[in-house]
Amino acid sequence: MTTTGTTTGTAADAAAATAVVVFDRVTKSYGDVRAVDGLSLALRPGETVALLGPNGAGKSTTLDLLLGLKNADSGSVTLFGTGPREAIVAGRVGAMLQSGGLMEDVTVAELVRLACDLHPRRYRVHDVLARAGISEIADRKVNKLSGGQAQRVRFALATAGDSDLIVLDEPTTGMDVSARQAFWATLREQADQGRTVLFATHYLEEADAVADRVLVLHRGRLLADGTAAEIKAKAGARRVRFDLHGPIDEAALRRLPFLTALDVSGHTVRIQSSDADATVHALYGLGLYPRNLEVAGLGLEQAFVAITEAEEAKQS
Ligand SMILES: Nc1ncnc2c1ncn2[C@@H]1O[C@H](COP(=O)(O)OP(=O)(O)OP(=O)(O)O)[C@@H](O)[C@H]1O
Repeated sequence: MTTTGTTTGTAADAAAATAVVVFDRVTKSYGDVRAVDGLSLALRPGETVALLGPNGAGKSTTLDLLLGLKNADSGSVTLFGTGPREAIVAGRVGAMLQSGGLMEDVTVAELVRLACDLHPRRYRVHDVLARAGISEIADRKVNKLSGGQAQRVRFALATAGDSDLIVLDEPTTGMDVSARQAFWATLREQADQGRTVLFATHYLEEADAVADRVLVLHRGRLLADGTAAEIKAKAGARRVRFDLHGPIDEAALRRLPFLTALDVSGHTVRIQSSDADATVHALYGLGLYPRNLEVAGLGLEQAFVAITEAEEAKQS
């Protein structure tokens, strides 16, 4: 049924009604800098979503808008069908922010107890400490923690109660390898219990390993949205590596069809191509005989670079 100016009963409405988070044409500027530019997206229940983007892409601003820490200039942000503040007061959201200062002159256990006491659906302090892997430092003063330990305390504060949505801004910054692995294992448990998780990161291998869905932001706009496999496919390129005997004519190689990158090192040639079959076919057409030929897809990191660089090139 359609009424003047609004459409009701559409699949999009149904999706919005069940969505955990809805951004509808959200814009936020700081002076001349448009940090978030007409962003629309919906997060579905139970998804683990990675938010990627180069420095300054608008990731932190997006999370701040989602958490009601900043107000949009235009557009709307809805969490569980209400405004961010209502959702947070109802205990539906746990958040771990990049730079959030921790109260200093208290112990880890005291700080975690405070977070538990404030949560409408609180967990036991003992369990929260254990889950975040900080039981052993429970009696330590917060101002004596290492960077990685402070990150774990922030994670404990984000999971002090039974929230439906967990939001994390660059959560593993400062953690060593084993702390990182433990962190993602714990987060996976949280997701497996049906929670929605949204995290911003610069570690693309983490996004590849953990996320069901990847959002790529660039200059405040959504450049790509899909599974890691879909993002890699969107980048559309494959890596081709082979050896050539005899002198290598780089200029001829550069003219190969569908070539997007070329690197020659000794006898080894590495190229990226948006149609590897056609590029390799053309190699033979030049009378070249590539040896040890390998063709592989792009990793998420290379796909991310390819997508964001292509966008930069379009805009310049
Ligand atoms: N308080 C502020 N005042 C002015 N400009 C700001 C402010 N906060 C962010 N910006 C600008 O807005 C843009 C988006 O910043 P934001 O911190 O959201 O990006 P980001 O993707 O989180 O970056 P990073 O990966 O470096 O953390 C940047 O150009 C930044 O310089």
